[in-house]
Amino acid sequence: MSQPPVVIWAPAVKRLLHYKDLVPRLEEVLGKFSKRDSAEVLQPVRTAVPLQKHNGFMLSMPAYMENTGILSTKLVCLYKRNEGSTLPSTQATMLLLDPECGNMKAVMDGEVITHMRTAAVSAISAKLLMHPEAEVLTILGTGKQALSHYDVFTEMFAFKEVRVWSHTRQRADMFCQHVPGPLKAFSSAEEAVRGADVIVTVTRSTEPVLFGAWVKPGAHVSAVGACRPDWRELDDALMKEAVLYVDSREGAMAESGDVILSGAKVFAELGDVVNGAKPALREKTTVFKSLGMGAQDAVSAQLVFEQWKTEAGQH
Ligand SMILES: NC(=O)C1=CN([C@@H]2O[C@H](COP(=O)(O)OP(=O)(O)OC[C@H]3O[C@@H](n4cnc5c(N)ncnc54)[C@H](O)[C@@H]3O)[C@@H](O)[C@H]2O)C=CC1
Ligand SMILES: O=C([O-])C1=[NH+]CCC1
Repeated sequence: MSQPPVVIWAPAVKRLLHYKDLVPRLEEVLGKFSKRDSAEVLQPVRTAVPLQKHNGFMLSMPAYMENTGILSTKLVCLYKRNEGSTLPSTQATMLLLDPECGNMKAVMDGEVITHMRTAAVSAISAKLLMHPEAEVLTILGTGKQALSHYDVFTEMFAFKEVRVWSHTRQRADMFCQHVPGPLKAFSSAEEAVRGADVIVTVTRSTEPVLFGAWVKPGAHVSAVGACRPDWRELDDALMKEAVLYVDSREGAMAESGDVILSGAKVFAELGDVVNGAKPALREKTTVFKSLGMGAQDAVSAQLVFEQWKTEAGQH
C-alpha cells in the first residue's frame, strides 16, 4: 500500500518557496511548453465549472511532464465577492502525484503557489519585454496578486517610482500602509498610468480598467485579471495597438475576453521568446496576457516538495 500524502499548508509553502528558485523553473517550463513536445509538457486547456448559485467558478488545471516525472493538478475556486465581504475571492489546492503508480505524494496549499508563480511569470514578461531603462511601475489593483507582484517586481528590478491605484482610494491607501517600500497611492487610474513604463493589472474587474489612450508608447503591460471569455481589463485600443504575448495560445483563445472580444492577434507565447523562436519587441508597446497554466503550478509544487524533503532530511 502507498504511503499517505504529506500535507504542506500555506505557512510551510511560504517558508519553502523563494522567487530566486522559482523564476528559473518557470522560465524553463514556459520554454518547454512552447516547444509542444508532449514528453516535456502535456497540459490541456483547463476546465471551468460554473458555481452559479455562489457566483463563482471551479477551475481544474492538470499537467504532466513525462521527462521530469511531474504529475499534478490544481483546483482553484474563484468568487465574485460583494464589496466588504471577508471571504477570500480565490482558494486553491495543489495535488502532486507519482506518475508511475498514480498515488498522491503531496497535498499542498495552492494559494501561495498561485500568488507567487503568477507574479513571477509577470516579472519574467517584464524582464523580457520592458524597456531596459524602465523607471516607473504602476499596479492597478490592491489584492493578493497586487502584493505578490509588488514583492517580486521590487525584488527583481530597481524602479524609481511605484504607483498604485484601486477602485476606492481607501484601498490604495491601505495597500501603501501595508507594504514596506515607498509607494504612491492614486485616486485616478489614468493619472497612475500616464508616463508609467510598466503597468500590472491585477483586478477582479470585468470591464476595462486600462485604456490604450493613457499608455505611454513603448510601455509594457502585464495583464493578469479577466480570465473568462466575457471579462475585460484592457480596452480594444490597447489590445489592437500593442504587440500581444500570451502564456498559452490555446488558453488565451479559449478564455481571455481581452483577446477574444478585441480580435487582437497573438504575436508569440512568452516561451517562444525564452526559446529565441520569437523576438522580444522591447521598443514597442507590449501586452503580456496572463491566464495561468497548470504546468507553472506543477513546477512550483515540485519545488516546494523538493524543499520540504530537504528540510525533513529525506532524499
Ligand atoms: N493570470 C493568472 O495566472 C491569475 C489571475 N488571477 C486573477 O487576478 C485577479 C486578482 O486576483 P487576486 O489579487 O487574488 O484578487 P483579490 O480579490 O485579492 O484582489 C482583487 C482586486 O481587484 C479590485 N477590484 C474588484 N473589483 C474591481 C473593479 N470592478 N474595478 C477595479 N478593481 C476592482 C479589488 O479592490 C482588489 O484590489 C483576479 O481577476 C484573478 O482571477 C488570479 C490568479 C492567477
Ligand atoms: O491560473 C490560475 O490559478 C488562475 N487564473 C485565473 C484565476 C486563477
